[in-house]
Amino acid sequence: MIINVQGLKKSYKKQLVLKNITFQIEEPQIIALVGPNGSGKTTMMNCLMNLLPFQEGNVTILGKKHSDPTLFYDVSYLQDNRVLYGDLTGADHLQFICHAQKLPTSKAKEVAAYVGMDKYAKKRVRSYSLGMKQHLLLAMAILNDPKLILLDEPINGLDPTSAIHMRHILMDLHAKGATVIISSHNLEEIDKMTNTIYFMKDGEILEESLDALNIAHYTLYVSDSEKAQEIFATHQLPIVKEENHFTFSEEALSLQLAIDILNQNDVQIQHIENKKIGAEKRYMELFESELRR
Ligand SMILES: Nc1ncnc2c1ncn2[C@@H]1O[C@H](COP(=O)(O)OP(=O)(O)OP(=O)(O)O)[C@@H](O)[C@H]1O
Repeated sequence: MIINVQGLKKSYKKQLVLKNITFQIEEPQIIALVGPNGSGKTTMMNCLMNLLPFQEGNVTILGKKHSDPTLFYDVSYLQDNRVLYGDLTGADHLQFICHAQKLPTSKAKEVAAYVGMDKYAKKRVRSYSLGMKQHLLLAMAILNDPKLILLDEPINGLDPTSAIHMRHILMDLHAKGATVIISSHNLEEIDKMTNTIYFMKDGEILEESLDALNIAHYTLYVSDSEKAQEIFATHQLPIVKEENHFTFSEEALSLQLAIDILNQNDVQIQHIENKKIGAEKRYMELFESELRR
């Protein structure tokens, strides 16, 4: 078991901000935490990482109690850049972690180059841009080849090239067996990284939406859309007509049945697109009331 969270409750004074969070992660995965501002993502990660106390619940990580100090060698947490020291260089930060993690100092150079920050590693952090700081934080977090890495909004401030590079680095870590938990508001990047999204709202995980996001949504382009519409209506098929094409989800109707009915009625299919629902659409469905406010 990689993470086991049971009945986690956390309050700040009288405000309950995590309400009975329970989940397990058994296999290495990439999991995204997605939710509106203030929904509790950072608080939950801080509780898991033993940076914040909580009132109720149990958290075990890699089979150990979450407060076990030996987890330091196998778990990394990328927080915001306030943890950096402006007067030190990027290389100083990496050397410091190499020392604490008992890693050879050569690892610092290797990881700086891998992350793409070797050109400015010798500069003081106070001169770094937001994106450069994010690169350094990422390098610090992956230095120990963690089995579990948590990242709180790591894509903030990254240019598109750097965001793509970060995605590849995280997917690479996962391919080598690590579990990645990433909070982000960048749903396009999240979609490219994973289908496993924990949507959070008001301190609760609403949905672990692996299945919902995996449902295929088809778009059909046909030779004669008027005739196709009549056929679909006659057969009472749950297909929606939109301008010059038709859409339906595999949940509502099998693609094969739609193809067979069109073939039987001599309507040619010109093109079929298959798209997953995607994080943004699911987010809009789940948080529609917020968006309307
Ligand atoms: N130190 C604190 N003292 C009191 N309340 C806090 C504190 N930190 C966070 N909160 C409250 O806890 C709730 C959850 O905040 P949290 O920062 O975990 O949300 P988040 O989902 O990470 O938000 P964002 O997307 O804006 O980063 C919010 O209502 C917030 O006001």
